Amino acid sequence: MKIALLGYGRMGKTIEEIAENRGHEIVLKVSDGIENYDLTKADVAIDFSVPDAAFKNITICFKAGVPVVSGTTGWLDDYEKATKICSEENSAFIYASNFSLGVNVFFELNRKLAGMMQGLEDYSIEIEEIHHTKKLDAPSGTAISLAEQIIHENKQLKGWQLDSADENKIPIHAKRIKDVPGTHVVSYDSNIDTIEIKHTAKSRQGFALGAVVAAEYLQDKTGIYSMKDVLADLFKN
Ligand SMILES: NC(=O)C1=CN([C@@H]2O[C@H](COP(=O)(O)OP(=O)(O)OC[C@H]3O[C@@H](n4cnc5c(N)ncnc54)[C@H](OP(=O)(O)O)[C@@H]3O)[C@@H](O)[C@H]2O)C=CC1
Ligand SMILES: O=C(O)C1=N[C@H](C(=O)O)C[C@H](O)C1
Repeated sequence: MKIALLGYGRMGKTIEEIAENRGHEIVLKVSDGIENYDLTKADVAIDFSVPDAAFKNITICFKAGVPVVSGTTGWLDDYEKATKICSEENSAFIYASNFSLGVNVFFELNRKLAGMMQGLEDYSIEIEEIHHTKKLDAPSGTAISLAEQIIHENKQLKGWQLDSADENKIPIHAKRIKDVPGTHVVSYDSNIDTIEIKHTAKSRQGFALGAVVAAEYLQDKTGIYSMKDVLADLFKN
């Protein structure tokens, strides 16, 4: 598979290493300031760039008929527009706030736990995310996904907010500590006890592997997919 990398920073470089180890070739690297790039050699594009650039680069790929895997966070106000352009151009797209296979298992645990806890009014929920100090967005895309999954299960909750003091909104606490790849904790606290689930990434390898596996899944398809589709395909046997 010939891959275009949209963004060649910490994630772009980790994806390059994993993709090459799986026998793929990087045919294009797009960084800040690179315009009018040539996508003709690419079978698929993998976008791990910056919030301000993601939508533009993703839609350039759709218009060139190149499927896109995107992991960039902080641009999702434009997600519906992107999927509309993808459909109009008969292209293919997977977005995930977190491509790690472990986090996608953690998402399932989170949904299940939220369903079990939704009638138990003595517990208050909060989410904590910890990332490296170079991260541009807060809260993390993964923390937002966790909050949306809980809200879907618990209709009493009216949304999420950074450090919220409103009992109807899930407070998300974002901490920035040097070199932390990504840690997420969901906790339910009462006067009697605390229940916590936690995912700790030890490096960026898991995010990058998941993105390459998603690209392998997407390369010959059209349509909009999610990591649930990728995982179902991976574990179908
Ligand atoms: N979904 C997931 O599983 C994960 C998502 N992420 C997300 O991925 C994104 C990238 O993370 P990370 O690699 O750590 O960030 P980096 O800052 O290390 O890399 C960002 C890259 O984007 C490039 N860039 C800037 N402007 C443009 C542009 N206009 N077009 C193309 N590329 C551009 C930068 O180029 P330059 O160096 O020239 O400025 C840099 O190479 C973030 O949004 C992060 O939240 C991260 C890990 C996992
Ligand atoms: O910026 C990062 O590094 C990460 N970003 C993603 C997010 O915002 O959730 C995923 C991962 O936690 C690392």
